[in-house]
Amino acid sequence: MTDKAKKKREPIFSPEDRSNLRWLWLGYLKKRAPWLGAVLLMILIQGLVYQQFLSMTESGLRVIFESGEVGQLVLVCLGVFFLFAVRGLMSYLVPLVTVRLSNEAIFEMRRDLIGHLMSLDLAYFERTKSGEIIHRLVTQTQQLGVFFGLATAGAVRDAVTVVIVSGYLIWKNPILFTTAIVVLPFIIWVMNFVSDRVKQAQGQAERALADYMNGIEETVNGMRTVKIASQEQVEAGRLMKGTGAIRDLMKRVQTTQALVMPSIDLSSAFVYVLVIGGGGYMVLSPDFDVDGAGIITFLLGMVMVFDPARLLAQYFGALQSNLVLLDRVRSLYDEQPSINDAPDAVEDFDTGGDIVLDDVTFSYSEDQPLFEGLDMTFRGGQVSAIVGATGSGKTTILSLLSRLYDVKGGQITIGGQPIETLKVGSLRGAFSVVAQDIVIFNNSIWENIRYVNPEATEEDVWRAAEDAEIADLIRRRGDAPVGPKGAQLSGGQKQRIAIARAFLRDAPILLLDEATSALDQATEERIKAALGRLTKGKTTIVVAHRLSSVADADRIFVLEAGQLVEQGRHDELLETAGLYSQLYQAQKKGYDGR
Ligand SMILES: Nc1ncnc2c1ncn2[C@@H]1O[C@H](COP(=O)(O)OP(=O)(O)OP(=O)(O)O)[C@@H](O)[C@H]1O
Repeated sequence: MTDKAKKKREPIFSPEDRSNLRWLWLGYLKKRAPWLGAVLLMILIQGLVYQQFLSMTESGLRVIFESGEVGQLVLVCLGVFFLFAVRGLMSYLVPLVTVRLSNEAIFEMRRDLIGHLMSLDLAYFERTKSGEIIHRLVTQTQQLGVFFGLATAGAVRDAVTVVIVSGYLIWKNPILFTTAIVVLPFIIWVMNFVSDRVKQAQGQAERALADYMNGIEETVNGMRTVKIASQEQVEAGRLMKGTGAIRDLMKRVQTTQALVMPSIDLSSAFVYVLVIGGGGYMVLSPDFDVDGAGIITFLLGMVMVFDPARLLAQYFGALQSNLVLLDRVRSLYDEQPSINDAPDAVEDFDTGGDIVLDDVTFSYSEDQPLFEGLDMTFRGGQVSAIVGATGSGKTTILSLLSRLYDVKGGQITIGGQPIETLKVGSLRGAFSVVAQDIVIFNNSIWENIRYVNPEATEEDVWRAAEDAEIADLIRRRGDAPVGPKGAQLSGGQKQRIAIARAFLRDAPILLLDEATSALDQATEERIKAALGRLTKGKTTIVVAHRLSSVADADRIFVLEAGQLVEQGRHDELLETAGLYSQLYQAQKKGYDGR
């Protein structure tokens, strides 16, 4: 083997595999040890049945060949029948218990994965393909459940049968047995070869499957854009390329796994020839104390060993694929949230106090710094506005306030309290947010509003809906779901749901990110009056492109490429004739010119 080939060879159980199996055992199987013990016991009984069957068969054959008493033969037959009835009962009970255990274990594994997923930072979801997450939570866990449940119980039964029957055969005829197992090194070599190739191909197949699922999700969600741009063929081609890659990889995995069975068949044929030849010679030769019944039973025993051995070998091939799956599932835990409650985090803070950004540094990626030494103060109980060109960092500031991301330098305080010393839940509980990307669930509008405050009374929800000018639509649509991601609603209707949520949540700090950008002017005016009531006494931060909509803010901050270039009241800023004034004049000209 060349050095390169050596390097590429995957061990059958790598240290990661062992660690993953330990994780599976400690987390999900150990607590079920008594039940697993019961399954094992039943499997042992199944193995012993085979051994007893062989022993009885040998006695039965001797009755036939030698003494010839019918009564004894009947006894042997009854015994054999009883043995197989016991094995049959075990064959019923083992899967019954195993399926229950494995489904429970998979339920717990999914529950833990979901819990962990929920704890992860927003940044994780922004860099991970959703198809990968879905694939992990749905397909891979399900497959693992089946494999480590039924398939493994079957494999243990086969292993027990092989060990017990082989033990019996060794005891009966060690010379013949030793002759028979000369094929073992060949089988081990095949297993190594298969394990190596399956592991490599399965890893690639899992990645391809995740990409494929992600592609489906993107295409389905973006169907409006796909259709308008007449890109159906391109999208179909993209998905077909993905599924083609999966087909090729799975073909590679399964073709390799398919090598196992013929190798075992070939080996067994070789062994049968050896046993018939060698065993026949032993019977004929006066040097050995072996009779015909002994050899027939031995041959039967070899058949009984080879069948489970074949299945075991097949299991072994599948094990390699499943070890890859296990690794993929567990790797979700490699991801750790960085935005956590500090050990001494507090719940209470002055939610009405000033919000201060003190010398804040932040970037989404190392090579693209966004804020460096940013200082801002949003006065408690007042309305502040952030304006600036697209991409200047307005939304990012709002995200930093509620710790969707953590600052890289400096600090943010609310009422003098650094936000990282607060419990994340309490901090976020202090905000109502109307964001640009509004998340709407496939439920009724009513339920969508109630989502932010499930405890709210019916009256509260109606009031919020009235304030956000969406109550009429609720009356018209009733309980009808609004389609996936609110596909059956207009942009303005979605925005009004988001505003209704803010009314219903009624938190002390209000963040409005382009909250009314999708509304017509008449609706905007009406909602603004209601928003005016909502913002009374609350710290409000408004992000808006339309400068006329923030003219009455107590303070306006003007951002340019992550830098605070101006701040003041609308009229003050106009007087300074800086960036704000230029933007305002440009917008005014645009509107007047229309
Ligand atoms: N999740 C993210 N990951 C990486 N970069 C991001 C992310 N969100 C925003 N950015 C980048 O950070 C910069 C500031 O984005 P931000 O959304 O804060 O701007 P904005 O002023 O709110 O823009 P707009 O007015 O268009 O909403 C942009 O260059 C953007 O590309």
